[in-house]
Amino acid sequence: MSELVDDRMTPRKLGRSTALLIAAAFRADPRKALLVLVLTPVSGATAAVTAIGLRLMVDSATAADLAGMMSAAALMAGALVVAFLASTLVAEARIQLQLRVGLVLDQRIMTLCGSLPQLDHHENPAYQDRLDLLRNHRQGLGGAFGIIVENARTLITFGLTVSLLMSVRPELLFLVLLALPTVLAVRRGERATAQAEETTTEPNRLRKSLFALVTSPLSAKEIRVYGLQGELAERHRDLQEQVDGPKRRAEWRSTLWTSGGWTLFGLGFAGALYLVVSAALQGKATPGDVVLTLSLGSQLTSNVSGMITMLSFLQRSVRTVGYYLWLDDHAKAVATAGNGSAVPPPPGHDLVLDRLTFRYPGAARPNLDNLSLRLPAGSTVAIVGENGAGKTTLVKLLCQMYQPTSGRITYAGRDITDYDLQAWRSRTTACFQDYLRPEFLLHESVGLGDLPRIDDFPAAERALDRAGASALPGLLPHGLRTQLGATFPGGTDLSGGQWQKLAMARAGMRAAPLLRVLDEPAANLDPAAEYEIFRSFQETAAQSDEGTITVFVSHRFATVRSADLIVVLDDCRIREVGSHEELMAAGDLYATLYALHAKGYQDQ
Ligand SMILES: Nc1ncnc2c1ncn2[C@@H]1O[C@H](COP(=O)(O)OP(=O)(O)OP(=O)(O)O)[C@@H](O)[C@H]1O
Repeated sequence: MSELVDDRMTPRKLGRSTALLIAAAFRADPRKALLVLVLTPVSGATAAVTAIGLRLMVDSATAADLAGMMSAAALMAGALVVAFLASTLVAEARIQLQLRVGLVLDQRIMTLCGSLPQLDHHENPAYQDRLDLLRNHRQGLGGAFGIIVENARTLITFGLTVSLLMSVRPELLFLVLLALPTVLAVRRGERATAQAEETTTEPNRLRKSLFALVTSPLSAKEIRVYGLQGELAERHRDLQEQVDGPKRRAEWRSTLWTSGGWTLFGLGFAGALYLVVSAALQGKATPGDVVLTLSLGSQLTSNVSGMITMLSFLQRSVRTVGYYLWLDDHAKAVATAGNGSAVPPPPGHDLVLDRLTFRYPGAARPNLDNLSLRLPAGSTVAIVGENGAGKTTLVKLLCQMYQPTSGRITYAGRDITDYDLQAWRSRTTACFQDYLRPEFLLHESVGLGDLPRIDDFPAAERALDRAGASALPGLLPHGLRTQLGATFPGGTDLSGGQWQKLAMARAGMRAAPLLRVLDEPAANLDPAAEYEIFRSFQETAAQSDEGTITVFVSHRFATVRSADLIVVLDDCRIREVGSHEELMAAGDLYATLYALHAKGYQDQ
């Protein structure tokens, strides 16, 4: 992963960012992009034409030249009409373009984030920080094309203004040089503000997560029971101060530098006027030249301030594009890294853990330590163990959410990383503890488990049946077509257990996967319901004769006693492996915990 985004506007970066933004605008709406591109410079040229008309008018009036005055009036009126038309059309086109480009880039960001093949970036604070900056500023990207074109317009106006000023007196070029310190001061201030923001990304992220926590319906109950709102609001205020303090100071410094620059420019403008008026008094310049200098001087002021604003917008856009390009580069780099292109053979082969060791990024010790194990084709494997023993980590590795730190997992004798990752994923199916709650129609929420069959109603019914939820459609107002989710008007929310059953049904959608993972799929259900579901998936595996390996993680020992193989994890290592009978006979951890559970149920 690249280091912190470098905000310096190098020619290469400026070129890459500009090309990306222009391409995004033309992809979003080519006609409006062309309109903005052509008409913006036209409207920029009209200010200079008006100034020329003004000089012509004054000089013609001084010489009592009626025809000259008429031409000057026509020139100024024409420039006014063109300026008005062009700026109205450009403003409208820019608003529409901004929305569309924003959508195009949002979709691209969603695709990039969703396509990162593994999960290790979620453990990386630097990744989270940059993604957060991208999320915060991405709206600005929509308008960045307009800003680039606006910059070009300002430059054209500026160039014309400078040429006209020099046509009055070449020495007036010094006025342009005096504008430079202001531009530099603003650039420096902008960098300082952006750096202040980058260094406070972490407290800013925490602040936002606190806000989300307090406003989320999921936390509403605990916040009330424990009276947490005051404490959380106070923490939010503290973090806000940590975020705002450095930013405020940087903004003040930037304002001071800019004010100094403008003072210098104001003094220069007074000097320029003195120069031209003196020349006019000596007969070396016309009254029209004086009016032209006055008009161009104030135009130069608005030019410079326009350029400054545009430059700081552009700098901000280039910075945001920098975050976007970083995500793009990162996604491309990790998409090709690590995995092979072999096609996994159909179910019917064993999965083998071969001295598998894994350590989460930053973890002091392995979270899976030297695991060796064979999971036979067609078997039902239960993984049990106490909290933190490594059960979920193991199934995440089987699904290739992470790469092993050492050792390997093989399928059909080949390291699973030799297989094409997408092909591997399409042959697996899983229900995780942190399952999705997709607020779609009921049948779609199930059908997501096998996208090509999202509208296959009989398949959704079978999957619901296997997950112990065959009665669910009958309980809902529109059966399988019921809109789920309380956020929709007329939508129906489900209970925790019902959402979990949908997650299990999704895991039952794909036909003949080589691996089916069920990680505590029934934590929200009672033991009897969990047992029924385990038996149902076990029967499916036994009847289908497809060779699917079903891995079931559970804390309830009674549920999994009929599994073909029970793996007891203890402190991130394999403690025991065998059938229920074998493990009971061994009298070790499994037997002890099983007896404890059984006693608990008897007492109840
Ligand atoms: N994303 C993560 N980053 C760092 N460490 C993690 C992460 N997820 C889990 N761990 C650590 O790895 C170890 C194993 O966690 P894991 O979730 O695999 O346990 P588990 O057996 O599934 O526990 P539980 O029964 O509570 O779900 C724990 O010590 C945990 O703190």
